[in-house]
Amino acid sequence: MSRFPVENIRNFSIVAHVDHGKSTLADRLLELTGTIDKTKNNKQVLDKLQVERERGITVKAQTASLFHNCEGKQYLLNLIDTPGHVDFSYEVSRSLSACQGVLLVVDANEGIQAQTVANFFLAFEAQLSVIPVINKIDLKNADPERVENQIEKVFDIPSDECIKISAKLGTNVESVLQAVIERIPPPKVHRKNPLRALVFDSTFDQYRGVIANVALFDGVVSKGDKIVSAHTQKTYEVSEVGVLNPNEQPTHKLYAGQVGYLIAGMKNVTEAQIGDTLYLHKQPVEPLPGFKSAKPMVFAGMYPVDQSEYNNLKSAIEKLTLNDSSVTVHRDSSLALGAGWRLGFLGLLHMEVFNQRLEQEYNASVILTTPTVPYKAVLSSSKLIKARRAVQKNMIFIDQNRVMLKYLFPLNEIVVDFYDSLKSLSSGYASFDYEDAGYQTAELVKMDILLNGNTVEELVTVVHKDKAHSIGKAICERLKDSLPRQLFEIAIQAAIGSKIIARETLPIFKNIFQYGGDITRKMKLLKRQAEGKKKLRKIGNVEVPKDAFIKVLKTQSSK
Ligand SMILES: Nc1nc2c(ncn2[C@@H]2O[C@H](COP(=O)(O)OP(=O)(O)OP(=O)(O)O)[C@@H](O)[C@H]2O)c(=O)[nH]1
Repeated sequence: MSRFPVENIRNFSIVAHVDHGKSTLADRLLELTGTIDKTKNNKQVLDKLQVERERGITVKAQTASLFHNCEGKQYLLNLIDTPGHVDFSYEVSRSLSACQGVLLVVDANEGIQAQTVANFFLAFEAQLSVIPVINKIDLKNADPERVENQIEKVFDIPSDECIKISAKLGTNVESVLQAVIERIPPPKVHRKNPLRALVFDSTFDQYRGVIANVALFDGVVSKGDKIVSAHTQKTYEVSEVGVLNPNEQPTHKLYAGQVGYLIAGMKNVTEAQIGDTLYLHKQPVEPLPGFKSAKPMVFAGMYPVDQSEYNNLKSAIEKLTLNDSSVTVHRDSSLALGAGWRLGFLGLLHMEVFNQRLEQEYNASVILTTPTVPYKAVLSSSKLIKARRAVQKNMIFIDQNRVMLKYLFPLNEIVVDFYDSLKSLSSGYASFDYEDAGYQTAELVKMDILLNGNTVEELVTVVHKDKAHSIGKAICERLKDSLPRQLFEIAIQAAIGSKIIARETLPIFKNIFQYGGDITRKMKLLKRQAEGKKKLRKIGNVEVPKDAFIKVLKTQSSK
């Protein structure tokens, strides 16, 4: 790695609105620099997680070091591919701390969208060089000139700085590499100073412990060095350092300005905090500023399906939050579901992806309760809190056909169904981004769901007064569909205080075996029932399968 002096290093990120082609451009850059072989199978190579491949979206920033020859000089280009969806923007802001520039990819047909604007300002505030890349020029409806004008108008970047490419076909992608070398400055670092390394991401490997992704701001780190964590003050011996190419490749040393990974026998997830500074033993340095903590927007309870799995699930959540530090975790307990946690997510998609990753990567089986948003309630005996509608804050015309509107919304309105409604109303044209605007007063009620008169703790929600009836009705209907019939009738009710606002009735179960039938089929059914019982929770005398909660949760998010 010593072959790469600081002036031959470029650290950059690819940012864009969702689906504008970041991962496809990353594939072409990996191919062009010979990092991976050129085959037809290279599709989103940096999207390594199963959930990313299944959903076709990036949820996790990925680093790759590319070695590139240009005009007789060997360059080391560290590329970080980032997610586009608003729920994962925390990944983007952390990745930028390791970069001096960004490729801002904009779809030549769709033009500037909400996340394009949000990502531009993240890069702008971090004082990074921004290279606009207009992608998908091969599309029939592509209008790169219109997009160039938008970029000039909204971001004040001269249109001749835009690079027009087709990442899919590989058209003009060399110009992107050229621009990275010419327009992004090398990192400002000092190799002669003592080591100062920023941990900007980490993952947990069950055999090797914590693998920390580091950006070196000063000094050098070598295999065998003794290092100290500024956060915990614990000392470790470095057992491996290397670059991601895009898979781990040990290098023995990393120098200031370089980005790579480091393994130092950190076994416990609390030992490897994202944002921590690592330095050499007996050579303490001023720690780097680290990161602002992420602000969760959606909260949900998480419980093991089987309480005996509590410790396994605890360790799985800890390991996964190491890789996704934007999730907040607090211990919680529920009468029906036992000990668990209250987790905070950045949005509904983030919640779903976290749940899916727990299941796929850690084989965990969990129950998620209805997502809720935090409220501050002023309890008063006579008056409820006053409601507030969305308030328009401003309106900016991006070009003749596009307008950017800013509104103040109750958070609950947007996490539940706003995004889907906006998409269908605008035939997919409108895009959406949001940020926390603090607490407002609102007319809210606490709604209970009852099964034969007993409250189902995990379905208690706070809803707007005007929506209580429709949400209560929908939950009762879905519970009726997902609960198995039992040996008695079940009244499913939604209530505000003592007032019942919706009701469904689940009729009595009739045993099919009364009417005869084949014995092997009967045994099979009994076995399946016995297995199913393990996944049941009792609320009063009613047996509720864990799945029922998840189904109800889905009703609420689609209402
Ligand atoms: N026609 C055309 N399609 C492209 C081009 N680049 C990407 N695509 C397609 O656009 C879709 C999205 O591409 P991705 O590379 O996954 O986009 P992304 O920005 O990484 O998406 P997220 O990570 O989910 O935000 C895929 O179906 C690509 O095949 C291009 O230059 N031309």
